[in-house]
Amino acid sequence: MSEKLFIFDTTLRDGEQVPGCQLNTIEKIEVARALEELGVDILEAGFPISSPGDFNSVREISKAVSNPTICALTRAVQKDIDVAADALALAKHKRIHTGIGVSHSHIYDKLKSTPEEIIERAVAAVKHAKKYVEDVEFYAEDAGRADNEYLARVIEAVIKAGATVVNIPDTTGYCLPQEYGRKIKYLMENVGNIHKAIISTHCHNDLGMATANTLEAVINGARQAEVTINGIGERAGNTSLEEVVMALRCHKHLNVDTSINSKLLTSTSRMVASMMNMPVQANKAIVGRNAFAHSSGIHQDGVLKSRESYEIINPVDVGLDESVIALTARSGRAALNHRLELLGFKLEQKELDEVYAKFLELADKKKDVRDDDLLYLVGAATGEKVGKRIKLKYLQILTGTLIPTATVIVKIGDSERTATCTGNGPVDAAVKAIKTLINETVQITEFLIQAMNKGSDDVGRVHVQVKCGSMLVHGFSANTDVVKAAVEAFVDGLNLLNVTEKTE
Ligand SMILES: CC(=O)SCCNC(=O)CCNC(=O)[C@H](O)C(C)(C)COP(=O)(O)OP(=O)(O)OC[C@H]1O[C@@H](n2cnc3c(N)ncnc32)[C@H](O)[C@@H]1OP(=O)(O)O
Ligand SMILES: CC(C)C(=O)C(=O)O
Ligand SMILES: [Mg+2]
Repeated sequence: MSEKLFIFDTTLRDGEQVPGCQLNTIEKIEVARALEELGVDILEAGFPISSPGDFNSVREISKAVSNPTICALTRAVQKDIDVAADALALAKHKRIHTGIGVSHSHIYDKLKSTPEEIIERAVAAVKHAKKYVEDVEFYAEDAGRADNEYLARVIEAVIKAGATVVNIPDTTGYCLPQEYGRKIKYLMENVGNIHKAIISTHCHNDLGMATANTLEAVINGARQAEVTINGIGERAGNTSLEEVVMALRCHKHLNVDTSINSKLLTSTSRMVASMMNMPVQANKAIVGRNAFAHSSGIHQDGVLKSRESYEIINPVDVGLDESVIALTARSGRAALNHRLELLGFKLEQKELDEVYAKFLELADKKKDVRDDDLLYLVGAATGEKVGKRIKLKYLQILTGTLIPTATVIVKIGDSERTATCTGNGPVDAAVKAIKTLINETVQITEFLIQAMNKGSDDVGRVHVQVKCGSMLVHGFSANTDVVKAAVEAFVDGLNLLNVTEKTE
C-alpha cells in the first residue's frame, strides 16, 4: 500500500498572482469546484487581507466547496491572521497558512530584521493562528536559499508552537534537485519534533526544476506538495500538479501516491487555461497539445505497433480519447496507411506508395496534412484503380467574356465519348455536356464548394447531391481547380447511380 502525498493546490492563490490571471469570485468558485472534483486535498483559496474581493472569494469558496481543506494565506502579522480566520469561518475544514522569510536576503534586506527576531515573529504568528484553527501551516519563505541549520531551528520552534504542516518553499526556484532533497533530509534528521508535522514542498520553476525538486523532496520524506494546474504561478510558475501526480503514477516503486482522479487532468487544465487566459504551451508535459501527439514516421510506426514504444502514459489515464498521429512530411507509410484505414480506405502496397509520394509533395508545402487533404490525395492517386465505371478523361473549358463552353471526354465502361455544350457558367456547361452522354435523366439537387484551408492556391472541396428518379446520391471531389472538382464530383455521383451510356 502506497503512502499518501497530500496535494495542496495553490492555483487560486500563487497561480492567481500571475498578471492577467485574476479571477472574480464566481470564476474562482467554478475553478474551486473543478479542483474539488479532481480530488485535491487542500485548496489555497487566496490571501484574504490583500483585498475585499479576495476576502470575499475565500469566504464564498469556503461555503461552496466541502471536501478539501480550505486554506488562506497570511504574513506573520496578527491582522492578516484575524482577517484570514474571518474569511474561513464557514469552511468545513480550514487551515491558516502563515509564515515569514528565513534566508539572509529576506531577513536582513526585506524584513530589516534579525534571525532571532524572525523566530519570535514566526512562533507568535503560529500561536495566534492556533487560537482560530487547529490546522496551521507555517511557510519558511525562501527556505531554498536559507542556511539549513538556521532553518531547522525555525522549523523546530514553529512545530513546538503548534504548526501541523511545515512548508519549505524554494521561493526563488534556486535549488537543484539534490540540494533541495538534501534540505528535506536534513530537516527530517535534525528537527527533533519533525514527526509531529507534515513537511510540504513549494517549488518555483525559475530554472525549470520545480517538478524535479518536488519529487526529490518527496523521495526524502515530504508528504505534501504545493502545486498549481498547468504550473502557473509567480514568474516562471510553480510545480505543476499534473506532472507530480503522473510522475508518481509512472514510478510506482516510489510507493507514494495521491488521491487525484487523473482522468480529469486534461479537462481541468483546459478550464484553467481558458478562464485565466493563460494558454498551455503545446509541448507542456501531460496537458500540452502535443503531449500525446506523434509526428515522425519512426515514432508513429512504433506507437501503431505498440503504444508503449513511445508513450509512458496512456492518454486515456489523463482524460484523452487516444494518442494523436499527426501527418507531416516526417511521417512514413505506416502512419499514412493508419489514417487512411480510419477513413475507410484499404490500399494495396502499390497504391499506398503512389499516395505516399503525393502525400510527401503536399506535406512539404502544407506542414500539417488533414483528412480532407487525404481524401483528395486518394482520389487523385487511385482514381484510375478503384474500379469506377465512369471516368472524366478530358475537360476543356472556355470561359470569361464569351459564352461558357465545355468539351468533355468521358469513359463509360469500355467506350470513350465526346460532347460539347454551352451553359450559364463553366460547371453548368460541363454538366450539360456529360448529361448528353447518358441514358438516364439526372438532376443536381445540391451543390457545395468549400475551400479546405485558406489562400487562392487552396484545394477546393465539392459535394453534389445527384437525383435520378427516387435515388439520391452524394458525389465528392477535391482539386485546386474548382471547376474540375465540380465536374468530377458530378461524375462520382453518376458512378454511384450506375447510369448507362446513351446509344447513338
Ligand atoms: C512568496 C509569496 O508568494 S508571498 C505572497 C504574495 N502575495 C501577496 O503579496 C498578496 C497581495 N499583497 C497585498 O495585497 C499587499 O502586499 C499586503 C496587503 C499583503 C500588504 O500591503 P502593504 O501593507 O501596503 O505592504 P507592502 O505590500 O507595500 O509591503 C509588504 C510589507 O509586508 C512585510 N512582509 C512581507 N512578508 C512578510 C511576512 N511573511 N510576514 C510579515 N511581514 C511581511 C514587508 O516587509 C513589508 O513591510 P514594510 O512595509 O514594513 O517594509
Ligand atoms: C507564500 C509562500 C508559500 C510562497 O508562495 C513562496 O514562498 O513561494
Ligand atoms: Mg510561491
